[in-house]
Amino acid sequence: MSAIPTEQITGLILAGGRGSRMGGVDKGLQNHLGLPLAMQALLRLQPQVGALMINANRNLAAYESMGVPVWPDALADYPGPLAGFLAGLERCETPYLVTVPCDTPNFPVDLVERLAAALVAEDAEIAMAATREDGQLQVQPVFCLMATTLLESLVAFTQGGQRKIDRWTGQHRCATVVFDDADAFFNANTLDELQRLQPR
Ligand SMILES: Nc1nc2c(ncn2[C@@H]2O[C@H](COP(=O)(O)OP(=O)(O)OP(=O)(O)O)[C@@H](O)[C@H]2O)c(=O)[nH]1
Ligand SMILES: [Mg+2]
Repeated sequence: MSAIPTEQITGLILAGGRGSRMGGVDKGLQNHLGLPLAMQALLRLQPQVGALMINANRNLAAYESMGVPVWPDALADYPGPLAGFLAGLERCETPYLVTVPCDTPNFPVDLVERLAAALVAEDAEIAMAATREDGQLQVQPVFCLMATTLLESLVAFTQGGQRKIDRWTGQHRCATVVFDDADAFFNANTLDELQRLQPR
């Protein structure tokens, strides 16, 4: 049994970025193995959670066709992934929200289970993924499980004009889960990186 029942966790696909390193395209709609990246992320997250949502800021109809609720940022001007966290927390109807970005199609299939175990074991409010690169711990802050009660805190933080994820998570009890397979977190920020994800 998982530490937190699956039905208490809502999964949020973060697809609200500018995609500037990919030439400004809507990254979540880029094709990967025959499906849009955001759809690949939805399918991978679906067995790990009880409900799903997408955060996107462009081409909302295309995202809506994926069959789950779509919420744009309430904050203007693409202030970064925390705006997506905020949109998700505002709409989340379960005690926990977990986020994954749309550009990392091979993320672990036990992501949520392991984040939930750490959150409970460490009595934390947030559990975040990390990898090790050249012996250095590399946090993967957009892979984040959080208690929905943090909404008020994030509203206050973003209203103060703050944007940095680690500045916000640093205000809370935060567990870090190290995943050995760093390749699973390879994300396509450029067209070249998206190409590298395709099988040869
Ligand atoms: N809601 C929302 N999500 C964002 C924003 N900026 C980035 N993200 C998301 O955060 C995740 C990680 O961001 P990046 O990989 O830097 O993606 P990006 O912003 O689309 O791409 P770049 O413009 O090239 O940095 C992705 O899932 C993005 O969709 C934003 O302003 N609002
Ligand atoms: Mg990225």
